[in-house]
Amino acid sequence: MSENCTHDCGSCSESCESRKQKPEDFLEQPNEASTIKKVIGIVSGKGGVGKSLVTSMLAVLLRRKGLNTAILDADITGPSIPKMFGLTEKARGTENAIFPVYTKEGTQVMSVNLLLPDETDPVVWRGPVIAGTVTQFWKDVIWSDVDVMLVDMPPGTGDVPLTVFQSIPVDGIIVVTSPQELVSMIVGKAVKMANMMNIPVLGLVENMSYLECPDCGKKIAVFGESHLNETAQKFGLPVLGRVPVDPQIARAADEGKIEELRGEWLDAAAEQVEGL
Ligand SMILES: Nc1ncnc2c1ncn2[C@@H]1O[C@H](COP(=O)(O)OP(=O)(O)OP(=O)(O)O)[C@@H](O)[C@H]1O
Repeated sequence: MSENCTHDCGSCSESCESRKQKPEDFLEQPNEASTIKKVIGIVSGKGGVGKSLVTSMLAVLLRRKGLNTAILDADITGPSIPKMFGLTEKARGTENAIFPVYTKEGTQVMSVNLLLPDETDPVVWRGPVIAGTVTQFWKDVIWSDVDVMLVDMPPGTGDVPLTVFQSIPVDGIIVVTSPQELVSMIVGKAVKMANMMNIPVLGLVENMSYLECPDCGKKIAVFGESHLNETAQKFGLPVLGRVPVDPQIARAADEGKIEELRGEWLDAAAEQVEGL
């Protein structure tokens, strides 16, 4: 340890014993009034692949299985979970705690959009403030009797998702991709990040996988042929679902009626999470 150690490793480059911390050393405790049995992170290589949609649809399926579900919307700069569930009321709180908002079917949700006076207000915060907000959602929100919490992670594998992974004890992650992506590279990055944190990758979900012709049922690869199977094989991971491009899905998400949507696309993902 340096003679002038201030115990702030962020401002020091010494390679000393106290720097050699394990990922679990950074974990934050949830609120003492919370009970959370399992935490699953939903990640993507970049924004715009429909990670929030997959998170919402998976929560709905798990809820239908009778589990107490929650969504922590950690995508602070692009929070779309409240809109998909049609949540308009603001989260309430006391001096010491914040309460999640319940969806119609009983999933608990916390998102920055449930706290902002106007949901169109942009969040122009720097990385550490964003990461701090996510940690607060974990520490200051009272989550009641949750069987499975899904964390809609900030996109990418940068500073913010890394801090979130370090602060919240994630039991497994699901990687969402789309056929336009350089899927192998993106999955590779997510797998490496998960390995660094000792978190298992449960599998892959492809969104906007195909379009089904309403007349003949033929599946059209609108965004090109998928490389999901090769990638899954390369990393030894299961494919947990393929979600088509479907106007019904877009309508349900955009009108806040995601809980009314029926489909079997993510059943394998729900089973995997339930069995964890
Ligand atoms: N498979 C799909 N079929 C139809 N519309 C879709 C599909 N996936 C996403 N969309 C549309 O895209 C919108 C945005 O989805 P979502 O919020 O999940 O993605 P995003 O925020 O762009 O990406 P991410 O959450 O990965 O950063 C949805 O409200 C919906 O209208």
